[in-house]
Amino acid sequence: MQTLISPSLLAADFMNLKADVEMVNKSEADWFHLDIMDGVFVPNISYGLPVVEQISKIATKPLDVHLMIVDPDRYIEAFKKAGSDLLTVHYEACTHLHRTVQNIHSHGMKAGVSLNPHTPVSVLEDIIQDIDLVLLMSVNPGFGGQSFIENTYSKIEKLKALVAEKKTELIIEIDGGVNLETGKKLVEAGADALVAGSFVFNSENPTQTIADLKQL
Ligand SMILES: O=C(CO)[C@H](O)[C@H](O)COP(=O)(O)O
Ligand SMILES: [Co+2]
Repeated sequence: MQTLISPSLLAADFMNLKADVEMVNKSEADWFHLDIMDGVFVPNISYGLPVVEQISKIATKPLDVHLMIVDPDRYIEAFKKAGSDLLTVHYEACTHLHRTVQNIHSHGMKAGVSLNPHTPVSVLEDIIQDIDLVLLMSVNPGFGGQSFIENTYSKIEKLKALVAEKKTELIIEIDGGVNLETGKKLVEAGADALVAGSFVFNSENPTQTIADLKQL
């Protein structure tokens, strides 16, 4: 399977968001990665439901929504209505993660679970058969443009071993500090999907940068 590429609009030009959404539409990207931050779970506030809703009106690819918010159950229905296709919540933000995953599925969305860099993949042992995607954070969540944390490669290997042991299938997505160099090693380690924000939107030619990532 070719690597799935999910450009993060956190690094887009918010004064020209429509143009950046159209660029991603025309590119080889597979999804739109939308980072929702509440200023509580992470020390930053990004954008919210009205922006997601507007993006969904012109996006021609699935919306991969990454919720960095506490108690995400309160907003599952709202993100479905705003156009989310895949909703990822943080393990660290959910008291009743299994219920949250059921809630996401009952709203007709794919369910992802994200782990902070310090959270071991072993915490997924009893949820892994119920989810569609694991999002491994390769930076501490909250900001774009941070340096990649190297232990992510070994976490992918541990996650793949857990997936095999549980005889299940899911997408392994990596988020933070992805560029051609880290991306190549991530794919070699077993990543299925790569999120890239600043590497794409700060490049001279974002469409070509997405195509280069797609070749990995
Ligand atoms: O979830 C995120 C931050 O919390 C972003 O998706 C991630 O940081 C992407 O940005 P970059 O590619 O610039 O590291
Ligand atoms: Co993200």
